[in-house]
Amino acid sequence: MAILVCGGAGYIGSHTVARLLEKGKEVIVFDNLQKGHREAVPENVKLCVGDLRDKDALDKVFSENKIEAIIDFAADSLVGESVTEPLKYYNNNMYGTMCLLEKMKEHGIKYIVFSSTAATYGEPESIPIMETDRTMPTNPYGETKLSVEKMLKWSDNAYGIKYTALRYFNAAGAHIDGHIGEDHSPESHLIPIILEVALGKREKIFIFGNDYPTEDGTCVRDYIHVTDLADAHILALERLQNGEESTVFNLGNGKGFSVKEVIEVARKVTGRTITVEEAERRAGDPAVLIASSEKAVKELGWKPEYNSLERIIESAWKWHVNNPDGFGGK
Ligand SMILES: NC(=O)c1ccc[n+]([C@@H]2O[C@H](COP(=O)([O-])OP(=O)(O)OC[C@H]3O[C@@H](n4cnc5c(N)ncnc54)[C@H](O)[C@@H]3O)[C@@H](O)[C@H]2O)c1
Ligand SMILES: O=c1ccn([C@@H]2O[C@H](COP(=O)(O)OP(=O)(O)O[C@H]3O[C@H](CO)[C@H](O)[C@H](O)[C@H]3O)[C@@H](O)[C@H]2O)c(=O)[nH]1
Repeated sequence: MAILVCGGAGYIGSHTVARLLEKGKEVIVFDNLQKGHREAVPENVKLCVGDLRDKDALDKVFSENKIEAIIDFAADSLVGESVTEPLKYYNNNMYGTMCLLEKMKEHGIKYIVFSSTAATYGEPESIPIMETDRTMPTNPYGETKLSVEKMLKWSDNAYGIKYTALRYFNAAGAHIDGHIGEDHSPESHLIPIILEVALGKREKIFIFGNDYPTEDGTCVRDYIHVTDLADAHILALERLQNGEESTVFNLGNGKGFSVKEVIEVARKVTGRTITVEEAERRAGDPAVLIASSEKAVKELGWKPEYNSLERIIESAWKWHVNNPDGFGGK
């Protein structure tokens, strides 16, 4: 029996595939390669190139393979783009997951671990953010992820499909051996952009906003290592397969770092000059997002291993130095 990893050629998906293989699990990847990389999928893993919205493609995967469970990373996930192209997000994130659930139901697949996001909360009511806090997304990306969480809830109610929605905060870092890492085009995330400046691939990093109500005026985020995220997926799946109920978990480190602090740590780790320019705020950025992951620690037995920002940036730096062109467009 295999675990089907949808979006397994992408950033967090490929790190989860690596972790599943390290634990001896059988894995199949389903990805349309719109953002993912063939090269990020190990040669000994079957890659089915297909789109979640293509029900025939899903039928084929489910009838040709014995699938015990799904881990679903496949989505569009650029907050800014979701504001200018909301229907693209409704189409891929909601309709795509709807097709997947429909086919899970038809093929009798009972378990799904789903990538949700801190963006489901919107502006937080209080810090750290708990799973029981208000969810009021401020962009279509967060809205579609929250809608999928509701779709999952009702699908469990009607069809007995058990789910765990994992609300990640800021995924960062790379596999500790440096063979896979983050390669998004265009890149929008803070740490890889800073490291591209350190590598000389970009002239400078723009700091979006210096007048937030934080200690140094820049936004504070909770950075969590991608391998720690990967481990949480495996624990979440095991928990469901042990008969526990569907639920939602936050995944973060519980510590916040400002944009300026992240740049400082990157300067220390890389030993390179990192030129900055202070710029306007980016629309829709909350000042502070920090997770309470107490529930995941308690109920999943999750223990983030790479919980210092230095280690997270060191791992990302190793990947960037070894692979300055990422997967080289593959
Ligand atoms: N990166 C973060 O900090 C972060 C934070 C919170 C939540 N998330 C969520 O985690 C998931 C993974 O994020 P990521 O950074 O690895 O993104 P990514 O873009 O690197 O990976 C997504 C993968 O899904 C594939 N895909 C997209 N739509 C598809 C479709 N319709 N059919 C088949 N494959 C499809 C892409 O080709 C890609 O390989 C996403 O759902 C994202 O919303 C990410
Ligand atoms: O060039 C840059 C890029 C980012 N930032 C700042 O750095 C912080 C982190 O930005 P990222 O784009 O790296 O991450 P976000 O916090 O915006 O987004 C993350 O969290 C979101 C939830 O809030 C979504 O889940 C999204 O997928 C995930 O990447 C933000 O304050 C942003 O304004 C800059 O100053 N300059």
